[in-house]
Amino acid sequence: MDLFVINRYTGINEDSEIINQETLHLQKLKQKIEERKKKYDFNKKTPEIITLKEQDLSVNLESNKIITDENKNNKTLENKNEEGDLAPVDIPAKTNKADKHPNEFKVLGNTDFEKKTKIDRVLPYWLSHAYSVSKDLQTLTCSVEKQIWLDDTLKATLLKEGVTHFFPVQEQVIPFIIKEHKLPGPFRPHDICVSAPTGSGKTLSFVLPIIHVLMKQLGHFVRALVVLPVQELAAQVTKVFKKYCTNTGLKVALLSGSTPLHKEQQQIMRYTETSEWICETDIIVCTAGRLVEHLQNTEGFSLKHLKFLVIDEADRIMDNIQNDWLYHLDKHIKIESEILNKNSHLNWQNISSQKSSIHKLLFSATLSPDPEMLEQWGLYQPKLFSAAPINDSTDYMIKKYTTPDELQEQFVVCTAEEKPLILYHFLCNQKWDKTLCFTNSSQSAHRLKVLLDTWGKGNLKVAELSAALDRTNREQVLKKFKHTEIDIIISTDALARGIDIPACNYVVSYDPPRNIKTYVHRIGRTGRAGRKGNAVTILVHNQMQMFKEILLSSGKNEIPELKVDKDILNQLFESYENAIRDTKKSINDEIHSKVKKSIELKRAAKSNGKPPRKRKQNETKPMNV
Ligand SMILES: Nc1ncnc2c1ncn2[C@@H]1O[C@H](COP(=O)(O)OP(=O)(O)OP(=O)(O)O)[C@@H](O)[C@H]1O
Repeated sequence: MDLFVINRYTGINEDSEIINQETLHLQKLKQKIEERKKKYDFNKKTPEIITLKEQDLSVNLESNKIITDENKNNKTLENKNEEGDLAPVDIPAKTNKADKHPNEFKVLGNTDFEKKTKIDRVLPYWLSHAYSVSKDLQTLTCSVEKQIWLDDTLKATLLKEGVTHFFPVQEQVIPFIIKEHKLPGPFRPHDICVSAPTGSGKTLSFVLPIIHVLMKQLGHFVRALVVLPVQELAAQVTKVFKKYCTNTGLKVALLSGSTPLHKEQQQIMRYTETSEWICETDIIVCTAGRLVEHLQNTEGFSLKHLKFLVIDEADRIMDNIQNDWLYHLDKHIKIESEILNKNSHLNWQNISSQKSSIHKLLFSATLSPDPEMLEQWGLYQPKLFSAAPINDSTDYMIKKYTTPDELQEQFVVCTAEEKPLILYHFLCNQKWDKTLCFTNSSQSAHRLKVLLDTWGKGNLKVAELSAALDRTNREQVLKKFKHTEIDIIISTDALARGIDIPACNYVVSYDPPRNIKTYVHRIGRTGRAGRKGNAVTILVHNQMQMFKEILLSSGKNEIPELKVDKDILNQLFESYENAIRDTKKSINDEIHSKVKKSIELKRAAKSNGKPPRKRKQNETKPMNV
């Protein structure tokens, strides 16, 4: 009968059973701790012997005692033990690895912590051996007229535009691209990545060679596609292309969403009885999102004759994956090339007659030499042109991005209340003109604009530039700034990248930048094309550390501090208080009129039987001052 035990409910208190289980569990835990302690004590003794054997001794001359490094460590461990019991468990014991795992086999289930050995980063050869690009825009030696590799029509346009010498990046990149397209037969041109400072002339580095190569052969195909992250940049690059396409017979189209889709379709495609759909343009400049719309909706739109694919501001485009554009583009190109290469046998004649592959050109002032990021572009035997070359031996974080030599960077430290006073002091007392001021949101840009307007009482010409404004208005603002009709533009980071604002003298970061890339692009709106520029970042005391880290992450040494006399700020305080009162009032008035308008619209929609209009994402919301 002893073999069979039947457990029955005996009416014993359930609580006591739980308590029994808990005690059992506690005992087990205590046992485990004891075992670990023993193990730890053993491990502690072993290295002591080893250390002594290795004669790693240091002599304390004063006390004439011999202290080993290990003894020192034990002392600290003992101290820790006094403070808490966890020390033996938490602190990994220093053991001789060879003794524990003689053959370096991993013992399954072993919970011992082992520090992984640090692996040295090895960059792909093309990244660690970049072509070095000079930043010096003051001593230009490459005269446009003397260059035999460039078409005369282009030279004439360059000279007409006042470009007499090439900038270093142009001097290296333009002939390289042209040469790659002279390669015979099945040889493919090397794809390229260009990382050069802001305002160093990267745009002409791809515009000129593309026109030079394409103008030799005209046809009804899209042969160059330039992708940019935002509408403004796309419009800017289109302007440059159009200028340099004069007298070449090439046509350029902008597809950025600034005009309705059907209008863009009419602009690029034409239906003919004989050839069905034909393309009216050779070069397309587009935003990534709009490109996908055309790939999916535009009848006859084909990229099967594409020779060049340019990605400007490549790092930004990858950060912001608009409509998964790279996937759609890749898919489209693959399908087209499959159709084209159908039935071709692998022989010399077929290989030679095959359409050459797309030449990819990537540009940015902040192109990270990150192999994983660059991998997704599927570059063919790429070459890197960089103003901040890196190699394996140096930390890859150092000297990641460079800024123009003509740019002077400074920072001001103040309290949050002093920020507007400092900006006003720069503008009114120091007479800073052509200033671009960055804030971190369109709301604070608007508040600051209203404040400066009220405070300046018409003496300061202030404008605001943010995503809340439509493109025509933004262009108007930039035009006025160019013609000195506006002294200061308050902007969000929407305008930080790529925009070429002529003769901008000062950049003020009213709110500090969030990362190094934003910082580099913001300050890069001044000090362009060899002109002098000043960039000042206003920091509240607790933002100092973050800003220093941002600078360090790009290998920048400390930048000088700009001191502003407190007495000067105190003198401005009274007028500031009056201005802030008026600002609050006018912003509240704005909010009320907007609310009133939206109520009226809702009522009108209701009476018409239509659903009320939804507020657009970028439409201004009520603000607190
Ligand atoms: N060789 C040259 N000589 C004189 N001016 C030039 C030359 N090349 C370019 N520029 C001018 O320099 C300015 C900056 O050029 P661009 O916009 O191409 O710079 P970028 O390197 O693309 O800058 P970002 O990185 O900010 O986009 C433009 O106004 C352009 O007209």
